[in-house]
Amino acid sequence: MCTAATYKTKDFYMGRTLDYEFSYGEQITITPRNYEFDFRFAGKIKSHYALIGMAFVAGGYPLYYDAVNEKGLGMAGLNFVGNAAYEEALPEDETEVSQVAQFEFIPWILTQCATVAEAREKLAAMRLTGTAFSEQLPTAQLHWIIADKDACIVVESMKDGLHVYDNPVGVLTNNPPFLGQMFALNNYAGVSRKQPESTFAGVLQLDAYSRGMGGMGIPGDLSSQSRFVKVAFTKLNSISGEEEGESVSQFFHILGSVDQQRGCCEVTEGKYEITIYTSCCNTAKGIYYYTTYDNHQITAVDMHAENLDSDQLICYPLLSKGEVRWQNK
Ligand SMILES: C[C@H](CCC(=O)NCCS(=O)(=O)O)[C@H]1CC[C@H]2[C@@H]3[C@H](O)C[C@@H]4C[C@H](O)CC[C@]4(C)[C@H]3C[C@H](O)[C@]12C
Repeated sequence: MCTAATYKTKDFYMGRTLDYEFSYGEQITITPRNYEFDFRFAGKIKSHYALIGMAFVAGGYPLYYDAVNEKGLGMAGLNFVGNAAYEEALPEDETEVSQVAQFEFIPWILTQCATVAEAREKLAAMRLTGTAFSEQLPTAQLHWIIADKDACIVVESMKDGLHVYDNPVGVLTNNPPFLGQMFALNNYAGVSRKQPESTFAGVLQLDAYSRGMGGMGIPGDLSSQSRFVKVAFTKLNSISGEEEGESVSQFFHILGSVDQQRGCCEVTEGKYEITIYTSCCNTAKGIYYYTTYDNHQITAVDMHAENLDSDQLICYPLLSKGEVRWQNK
């Protein structure tokens, strides 16, 4: 399971949890402006916006899971198993729109678009194909969240075509399809950050015996629908200071509300899904913050500390070993 969220204070933040039972060996990866993208069908792009995000680099190619570009547009891919369906690639002379393989989708949008509005234009003239990166890395079944400081959308490629939805909540998990995730919020219309009134029945005066009872009914299990509701409630009620440290700290608390602990979700005999990493990107400053399952210290990589005019990928392996800061020895 995975969860993505956006958050706005003085700057705009976007991030995700990557929940899975194994890691591909992903790294924080910066793609500078002159790294040449050779798209399977859409030709080459030699000069483009720079990106920072999490990617598995295979044969020198950045297979991004989530990223933001230097203009402040961000995007993340989350599992959409059983619902994702892509187009068959057509011969070039049989289509007038750009064909983009699903593994190229993040770089296709983020190298060329500065805003969600521009991304929408690209989406209107695009076919998303199920072309696999390689035999060893077959097609991933995903849907995507795309956001900038002013707008957020979800893109779902399904049997009945490519859907683009406004996302007023700025949260995405896995299944069901996004409209189903949104609809489920109706079931929680009565929850609140405030203590509940006793409205059960006029004859009873019920006692709000604990703090936090306004949120009673919000699910706490790890299913994707439940995580959607939990993170939507947490994010939309979040209050923090505007400064960088306060904003980043609050963001990790928002996604921490759906953190997956080893042992609670068995996917096959003896294999457990865990939150492998949690990310938070300041989209204005191009800083990628992350924690890992065993390293709760927030680590950061700043794209602007690199030579963004280079043509070579820049990778930082995840610092995944946690350290205890002793105070008395
Ligand atoms: C498994 C990851 C999603 C995690 C997730 O959503 N888990 C939820 C599980 S469930 O639904 O609730 O069951 C996805 C997110 C991004 C994916 C990767 C990226 O799309 C980049 C490439 C794409 C290639 O086609 C396959 C390898 C790959 C390297 C993908 C492997 C895997 O599918 C990743 C890592």
